[in-house]
Amino acid sequence: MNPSTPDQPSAAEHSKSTRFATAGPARVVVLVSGSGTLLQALLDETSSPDFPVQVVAVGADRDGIEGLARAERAGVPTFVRRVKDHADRAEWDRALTEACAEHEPDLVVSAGFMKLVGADFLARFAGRYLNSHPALLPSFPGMHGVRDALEYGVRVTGCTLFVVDAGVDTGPILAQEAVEVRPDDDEASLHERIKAVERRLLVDTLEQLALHGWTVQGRKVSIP
Ligand SMILES: Nc1nc2c(c(=O)[nH]1)N[C@@H](CN(C=O)c1ccc(C(=O)N[C@@H](CCC(=O)O)C(=O)O)cc1)CN2
Ligand SMILES: NCC(=O)N[C@@H]1O[C@H](COP(=O)([O-])[O-])[C@@H](O)[C@H]1O
Repeated sequence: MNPSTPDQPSAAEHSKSTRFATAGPARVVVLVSGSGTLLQALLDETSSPDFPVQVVAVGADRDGIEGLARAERAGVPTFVRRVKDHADRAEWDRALTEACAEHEPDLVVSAGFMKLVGADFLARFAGRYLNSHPALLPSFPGMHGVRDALEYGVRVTGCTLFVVDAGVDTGPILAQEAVEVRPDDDEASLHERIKAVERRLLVDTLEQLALHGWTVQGRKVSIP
């Protein structure tokens, strides 16, 4: 099998449909590794009492990042779990899982979180762990989605919000939006235009998930 192709779900996995719903405002833990402008878009919306999503904690894999400072300024609890403080990757994964679970989230959202999570995390938050990626998946997965799209020479790229599975950026897609690549774009200018779209897509989609719930069946995610 081509190793870059995700395993196809079995017939049993395909027919299994799991429905998710939140009781009251959706409790969301956001994971970050950097500047956290996507997080800020969510914090700005969730400061309104009418918005049906609440950021209950922000977690990171490193200290000293602006994403954590944004959470602190907003009065949101933070936690840091660094891989190097744990015996191995599996122990780190369990520690990250427990740190998120303490906040009893309905959803965990990676917004610029640059670590792959493992089996424990995925088992605990199956169907409830989302990632925002700066490319139109399944094109340009991984850590350099913007650079890879530019180098390939595509004329249109964009962003994808998806339910994370065990692959790298292979999970069922919730929402996507296209962004034009301009002839004079460099990585920074293109990424900034993508992020402007990404922030709105994240906020709007989380609102819909919180209001209506969602169902995951095989590769399909639907919001009724
Ligand atoms: N199991 C999964 N975990 C995560 C996914 C996913 O699809 N499956 N998406 C990410 C975010 N992501 C891109 O969208 C991504 C993050 C990190 C990596 C990666 O190779 N990271 C290296 C470390 C790099 C570093 O620390 O600078 C690693 O994890 O060792 C690839 C893709 C959220 N998690
Ligand atoms: N593979 C993961 C990845 O590339 N994530 C990307 O990091 C940026 C975070 O921006 P921010 O720190 O300004 O919110 C976003 O574009 C997000 O999609």
